[in-house]
Amino acid sequence: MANFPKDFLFGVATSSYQIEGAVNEDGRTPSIWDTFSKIKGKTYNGDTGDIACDHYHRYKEDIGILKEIGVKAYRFSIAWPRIYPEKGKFNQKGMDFYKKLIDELLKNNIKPVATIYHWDLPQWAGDLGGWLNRDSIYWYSEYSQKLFKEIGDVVPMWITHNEPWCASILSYGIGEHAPGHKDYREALIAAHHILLSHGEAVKIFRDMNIKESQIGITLNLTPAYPATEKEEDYLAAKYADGFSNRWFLDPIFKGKYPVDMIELYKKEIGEFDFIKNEDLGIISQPIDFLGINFYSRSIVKYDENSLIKGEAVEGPGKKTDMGWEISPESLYDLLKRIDKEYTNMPIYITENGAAFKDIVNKDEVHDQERIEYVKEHLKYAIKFIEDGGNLKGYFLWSLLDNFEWAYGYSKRFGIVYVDFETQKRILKDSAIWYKEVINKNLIDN
Ligand SMILES: OC[C@@H]1[C@@H](O)[C@H](O)[C@@H](O)c2[nH]c(CCc3ccccc3)c[n+]21
Repeated sequence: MANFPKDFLFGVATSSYQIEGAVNEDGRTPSIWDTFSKIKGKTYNGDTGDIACDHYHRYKEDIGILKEIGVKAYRFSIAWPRIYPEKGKFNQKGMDFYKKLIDELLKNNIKPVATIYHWDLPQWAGDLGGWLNRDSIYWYSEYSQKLFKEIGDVVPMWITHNEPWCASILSYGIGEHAPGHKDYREALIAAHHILLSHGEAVKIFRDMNIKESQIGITLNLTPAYPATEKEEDYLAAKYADGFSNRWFLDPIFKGKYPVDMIELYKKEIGEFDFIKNEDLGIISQPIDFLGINFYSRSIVKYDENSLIKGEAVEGPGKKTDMGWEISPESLYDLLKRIDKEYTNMPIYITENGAAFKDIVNKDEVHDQERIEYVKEHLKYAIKFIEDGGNLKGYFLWSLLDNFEWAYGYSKRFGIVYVDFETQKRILKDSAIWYKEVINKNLIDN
């Protein structure tokens, strides 16, 4: 048996484009994901977020489920295209949806944790170059300042960005996510502007002196391990760590980009002329907490031909339906490393969870694999806390089965099953198990 600290913050997480639907309602205009998901071949089966979990209309029912499970906090994201459907034009109706959502959460004694940006950039911004345009920091500043003014006093935890790595490298470099570009110079420019917009929003947040509220950022961090003891594989792991982790951790916590990665990238992308003198000082504004999204680790072997001198090899552990290796001990390694090399400010695991093939049987879903996945990760979370680690909370991804980006509706991460034909919700065994963990504040072995 392993106990959590008394005030440990148990939550679940979702994001706007993945659950809301209602893409043309109350003044919302398209995001780059509305556009991208309609391009043939970009998403599984041509799936889009047009309807998703219809959460825009069913939010009261879904908050009722949060209450039933007993979560202390709910991490959701705000759809920028509802708030500013056109450049410079605020949409009160869009804002009113989130005010109603937050009121309903507070009525149920659930702490709202708002992510300002979870990838659904308004298409009007995309048309102006998106994150490649340095003006994006002004568009984002206007957006975040308005949110702080409208709901700053009722949202105790703000997350500026969800996973800058995905919003830049995966989206402008690898091309798997919107807008689907494949240009590494673009990817690093986008990453820089996203980080800069984070710093500007923190400055605005501080200047507004919002009481009883904290601000941070969520990074997806993937510990990288060498495939063998060969020196070249250790080098490959170092570069993989720079590619996934240090490129974002270092600017935020050390006020500089990692030199080894700058040297590596310079050959491919040329001069870093998009970095202005004052930028790193803005990016490294002190924050109140770090959000970490952890799912798996990477194992790499040296590869002369790859940009980062390495290629991933399959791990020995069991896999989830995403093909990601289940490696809970890597979460412990990661947390210890962050604590030792970067910060001992409060950390929240803002996403952790797994997709498995769920089968409905007489209105029940026996997802034992998902229970095991979460249980093992929570055990290592407790181990870190028992070492004195400043881990303050855990948000399970996700509340509902939802639109899994390029995988559409083919991958189910929810602890609540969604029948997308009928929009019926069914609590999986994992939801019942999580309810018990929260209620008892401990993990049974
Ligand atoms: O893939 C599951 C979840 C997504 O549904 C969330 O929107 C996103 O925040 C999120 N991040 C990660 C880890 C990084 C990653 C994302 C997408 C594809 C590959 C890796 C996993 N997830």
